[in-house]
Amino acid sequence: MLKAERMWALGAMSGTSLDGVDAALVETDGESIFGFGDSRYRAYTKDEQAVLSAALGRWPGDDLGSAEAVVLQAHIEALSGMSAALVGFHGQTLAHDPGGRGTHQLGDGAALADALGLPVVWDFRSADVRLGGQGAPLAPFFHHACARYIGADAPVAFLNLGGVGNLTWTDPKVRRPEDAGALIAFDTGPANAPINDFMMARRNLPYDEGGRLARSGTVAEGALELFLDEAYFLKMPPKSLDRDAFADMIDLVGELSDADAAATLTAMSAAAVLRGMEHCPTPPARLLVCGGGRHNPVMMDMLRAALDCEVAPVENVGLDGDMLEAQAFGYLAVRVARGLPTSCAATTGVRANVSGGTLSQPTEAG
Ligand SMILES: Nc1ncnc2c1ncn2[C@@H]1O[C@H](COP(=O)(O)OP(=O)(O)OP(=O)(O)O)[C@@H](O)[C@H]1O
Ligand SMILES: CC(=O)N[C@H]1[C@@H]2OC[C@@H](O2)[C@@H](O)[C@@H]1O[C@H](C)C(=O)O
Repeated sequence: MLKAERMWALGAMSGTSLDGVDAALVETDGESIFGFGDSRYRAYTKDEQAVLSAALGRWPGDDLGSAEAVVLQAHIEALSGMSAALVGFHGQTLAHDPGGRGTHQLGDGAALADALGLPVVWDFRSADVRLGGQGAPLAPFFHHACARYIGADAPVAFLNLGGVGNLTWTDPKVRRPEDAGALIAFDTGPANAPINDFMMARRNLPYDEGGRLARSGTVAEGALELFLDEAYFLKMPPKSLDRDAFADMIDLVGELSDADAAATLTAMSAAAVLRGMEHCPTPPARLLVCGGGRHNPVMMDMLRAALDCEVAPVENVGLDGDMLEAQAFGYLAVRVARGLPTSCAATTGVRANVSGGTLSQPTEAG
């Protein structure tokens, strides 16, 4: 087990939107954050995206085509030459069904350790699911450290607007993330994934750049209400989602014009967050937003219009909203190497605190 000393850890995240690999350095002892270093982004090519997309929904043992090789090669290219003591490798989520078949993050950490000549922590989510947890979200322990790093002295909330949205409420005055009252976290609902899928289907575009199409449309209130009737929004946290859990919400906007449909899907994602905010134990001073959705001014405006607290991109407090998840897995890797928990009942519903992840050392032959 690693001693409590500060080191540079390199985290790598390949998110649900399948756009590429984010890699970022964080200096940490697994408890405090001391600073952030270089970051890189390695985009997937169109062909690679097609391979990964075809593998979505598949489980270990299924035919994955060349998806595993694509994930490994992209990570080798993203991480090579970045200097670190330890790597945190999330992999690519292909399927997530914590109450059923489990959770599947594609990527061979042992092969990555050999290729990089560095120790790699990987398979962060399975142990949590085996102990009855959701296996997600896992960034909350890092969000708690971020709240302390930015010097917050009152509860704050972090919102990640990726393919799926996830919300963390955290009280930085509670010293350890696993202690009572430190955290509440869960997936809010769909965020960008349905908007992207819709844009691809109707306009052959990957996303609604700047929310421009949504801005020109009108929200269909009836469709929005039907969406909010989904049982997921009544469930108490912890709770988590598969990327495609809400894939058929596109049917709710099927009869609308492109602009009205984009406006309505954007409003649905924002409304899911607003429902989620009702679970905060106390109103947070600020909602700090990371992930690609913070670049969508229509979604941000919808949140600002409905919330009493300040809604700001994490850049306003000196963090990097494109790299927060990659940094999170670097931070979590150090916790795993030190045997510290990475999730608890308040973040995933797990029965006992879990240090989730496998540590692979590079072999000499690698
Ligand atoms: N300028 C922009 N305007 C509108 N939307 C944007 C913009 N930039 C990014 N996005 C949205 O953000 C998405 C990417 O977000 P992000 O990289 O946070 O997702 P991810 O990390 O793959 O997802 P997850 O956190 O669910 O794993 C894009 O697919 C797009 O929908
Ligand atoms: C199973 C899985 O990969 N979930 C992702 C996904 O993307 C956002 C949301 O759904 C969150 O639950 C999680 O990622 C972040 C990094 C997390 O674990 O905190």
